[in-house]
Amino acid sequence: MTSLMTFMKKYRGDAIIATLATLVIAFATLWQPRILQEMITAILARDQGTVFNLGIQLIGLALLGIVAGVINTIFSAKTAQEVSADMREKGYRKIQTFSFGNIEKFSASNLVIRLTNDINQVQMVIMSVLQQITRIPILFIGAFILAIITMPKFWWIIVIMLILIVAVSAFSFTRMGNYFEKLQTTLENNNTLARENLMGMRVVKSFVQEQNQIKKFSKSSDEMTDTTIRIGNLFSILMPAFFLVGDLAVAGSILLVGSMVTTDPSMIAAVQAFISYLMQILFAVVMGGFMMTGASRAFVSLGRLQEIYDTEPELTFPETPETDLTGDVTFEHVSFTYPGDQEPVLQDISFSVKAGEMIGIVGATGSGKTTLAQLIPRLYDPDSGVIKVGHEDIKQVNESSLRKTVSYILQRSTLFSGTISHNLRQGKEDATLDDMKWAAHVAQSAEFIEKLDNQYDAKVEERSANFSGGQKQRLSITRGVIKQPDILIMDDSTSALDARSEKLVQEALDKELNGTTTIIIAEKISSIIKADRILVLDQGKLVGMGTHHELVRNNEVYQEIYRTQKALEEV
Ligand SMILES: Nc1ncnc2c1ncn2[C@@H]1O[C@H](COP(=O)(O)OP(=O)(O)OP(=O)(O)O)[C@@H](O)[C@H]1O
Repeated sequence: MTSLMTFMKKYRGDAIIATLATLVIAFATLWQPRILQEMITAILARDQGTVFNLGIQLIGLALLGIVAGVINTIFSAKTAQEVSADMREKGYRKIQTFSFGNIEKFSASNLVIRLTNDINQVQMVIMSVLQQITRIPILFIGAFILAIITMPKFWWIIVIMLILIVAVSAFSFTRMGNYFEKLQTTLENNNTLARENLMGMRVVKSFVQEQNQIKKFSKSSDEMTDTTIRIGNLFSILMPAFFLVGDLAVAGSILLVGSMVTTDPSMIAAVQAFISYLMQILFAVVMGGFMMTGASRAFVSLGRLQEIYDTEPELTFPETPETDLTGDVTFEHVSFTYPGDQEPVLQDISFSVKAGEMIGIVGATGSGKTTLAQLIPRLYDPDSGVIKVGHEDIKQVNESSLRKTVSYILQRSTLFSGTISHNLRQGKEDATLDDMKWAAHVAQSAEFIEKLDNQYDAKVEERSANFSGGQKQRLSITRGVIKQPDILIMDDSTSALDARSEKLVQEALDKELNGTTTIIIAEKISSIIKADRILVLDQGKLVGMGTHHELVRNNEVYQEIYRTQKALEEV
């Protein structure tokens, strides 16, 4: 709640205008039955002049209500939109500071839902609160007082009506709140399933998983339908129940007043005003109930957003001055466990790499190669030990110095929708066309980029669907080399390239990025056979280090990998 108030503060002017407009609406609504009552009395007394005057007042009041309504809607909508845009932006900014660990804890799709659906909930409630917040209590209290002033003897009709309405509301709105909560959960489920299915469509189709996916989605969708129907059913009972209570009160009043009208005709005017006030009381209670239900949903959403705002990034960089780092890398007794896991993935790793060396990393699947590589650009911090880049502890270096020095080309190439140049400029913000051409030449992507209609301005579609696996990898390498980093980490990033292209990339890297330390994680020994040194990982431990020839002679794990791969090649 405090956080909502903080967001609202900036737009208090708009919120105050919206609230003042609701005061005018409440006044216009409350005053209308009063004028009508006086009009009916004047009609009964055949006082044409007063009838005309009151008629003008009635029209004026209606116009005032309309103008206030328009002003209120404009300013409520504006405030709600502005506040939710700020909330979304703050959430987005915060997520940008998150470490991998933070994001894994929430999960990506959960964060998307928080930034979209939850913010929509809050937006809707801000809008309805600004439209109703002052109107409801004023209408309720005002109509209550005016009804009693109009027909003091019938106060007990109002009390009975209120007891009945509160009973119906308490029953329905608590149930509705539960259903809305359930709806939110099923909606999240549905979104996750749809997202997973669409993103993994190729897998779904190639493993003929369509029916299974449909079954899974239908189950979740049926649950959502069921909850929505229950909410609908509740609504279909709720509204008539409210009207029944209102009609009973109206019928009761007319019945009781009927005998009085013959002796005092002005009672007709009074009873119509009394009935209008009863309706206004009914309206205020019903709207209040709806607002509370919406507010309780929004509070849950607000809490979920607050969790994002309150999450401290697990990993922060010091605000130290820019440092020029060299390509030397040192690991000193480094151990690492993934957040939430018990077993360490890397254990007591120590090695040193000199600037300009080419280092290969091999090991079985799951031996910790990617994990080790991710520690160099500080995507995670180790549990213990020290990692140095350019002889500096990376925990003491600011983010931009480290990012400038290290380029990490991921195992799975991720490109962003936009253009090729837009993607390459993520590697170097001020890259010129010549820089792009140079990098594309190194990464062997120039040959296909320059055949495209718009070349470096060619479109990259969502999830880079318009490029082949090998092209995506080459574009990722282009983005990685464009800033001419001192350390280039290639995490199995040539796996989709044919042997010839892979060789050409390596030769170009060797020639064009001569002083750069290159760390290549490879499944195939052939990819790193020429490395100055190869690190051999086995179940998170560094079990060997040396050239290919040394390791083939004296390292059992390496020999095993080499033998298996050779045998496969011969087959
Ligand atoms: N984000 C993560 N959270 C928890 N555990 C993880 C995470 N990423 C990897 N692991 C675990 O850490 C271990 C090492 O994984 P890593 O990806 O570093 O291995 P790898 O040698 O690169 O494997 P591959 O050759 O298959 O890419 C594996 O057991 C894996 O299950």
